[in-house]
Amino acid sequence: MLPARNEQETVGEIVRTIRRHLVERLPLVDEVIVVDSRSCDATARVAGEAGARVVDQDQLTRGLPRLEGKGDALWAGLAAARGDIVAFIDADLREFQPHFVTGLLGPLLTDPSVVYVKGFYHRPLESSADTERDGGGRVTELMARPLLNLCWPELAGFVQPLAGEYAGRRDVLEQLPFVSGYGVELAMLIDLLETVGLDALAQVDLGERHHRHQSTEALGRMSAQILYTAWSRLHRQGIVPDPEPPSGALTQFRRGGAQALPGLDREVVVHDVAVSERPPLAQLRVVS
Ligand SMILES: O=c1ccn([C@@H]2O[C@H](COP(=O)(O)OP(=O)(O)O[C@H]3O[C@H](CO)[C@@H](O)[C@H](O)[C@H]3O)[C@@H](O)[C@H]2O)c(=O)[nH]1
Ligand SMILES: O=C(O)[C@H](O)COP(=O)(O)O
Repeated sequence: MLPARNEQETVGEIVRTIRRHLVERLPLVDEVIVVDSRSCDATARVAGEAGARVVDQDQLTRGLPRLEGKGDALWAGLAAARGDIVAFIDADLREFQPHFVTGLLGPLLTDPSVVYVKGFYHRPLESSADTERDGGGRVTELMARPLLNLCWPELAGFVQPLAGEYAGRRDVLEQLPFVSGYGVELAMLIDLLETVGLDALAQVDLGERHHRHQSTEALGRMSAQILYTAWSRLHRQGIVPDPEPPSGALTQFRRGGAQALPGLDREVVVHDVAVSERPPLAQLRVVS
């Protein structure tokens, strides 16, 4: 399953590669789902033409409170998926190879004690000027890894804790709440640690990963969502006793712009980075 928001440049090639190698040549993958996550571009059409089953985040969550971002797209996609094992692949990957899927599925198909597999890789930081070989994964290196080492040291062995490529047994994934936005991967690791234990979690080396880099400002908002998620888990574990959730307002300062403050040459930009969560799908099925 590929969550996709405005990924018309890359989603088609990923879907075609998976279909060519793992549906047509080798019948390993039963369905390739692209969750269209409120795209404004041709993502849905491109994915459909490449052979994906395209589902719409808003259609799947119709009648429920509107939540934002990737985590909600994944929850909707999981509800739509029919397989016993679900693999998640980001739709902005470049130079995508089928071993990203087979690598994630391998431990789940060969070892019944494994319930979840996380990918890891080298992450170059690529710009038009140059490439820093292992400079990518800036949120991971500057925020998520230090946070995990501090608060959840059992998870410190994950090489890429925020990786967007992972796979799990559906019955286990359906037991997990899904945090909205970019909090979803951190919450999933913490929740899996609590529900199935570290020995049921595996990681595989997928080589090298290339993707579309976001601006530092956007990564600041991503980091804030992940920190907000961490607060929710620390609160649930009783480590943070404060009953009130923190403010979700993140203040950033942007150079120039029509609203620039005189003498400061910056405008103040406030974003709401609070995350929310969808309940475990298994609970919804019981209720309905
Ligand atoms: O509202 C959204 C935002 C993103 N996406 C998709 O989610 C994937 C990953 O999003 P991206 O913005 O490319 O995230 P990264 O900058 O790559 O962030 C990294 O860190 C995030 C936080 O853990 C993870 O969610 C990502 O998978 C991981 O690659 C892409 O296919 C997006 O199109 C959605 O479906 N809906
Ligand atoms: O996983 C991360 O840390 C973020 O996606 C940022 O990745 P980048 O530094 O490779 O853009």
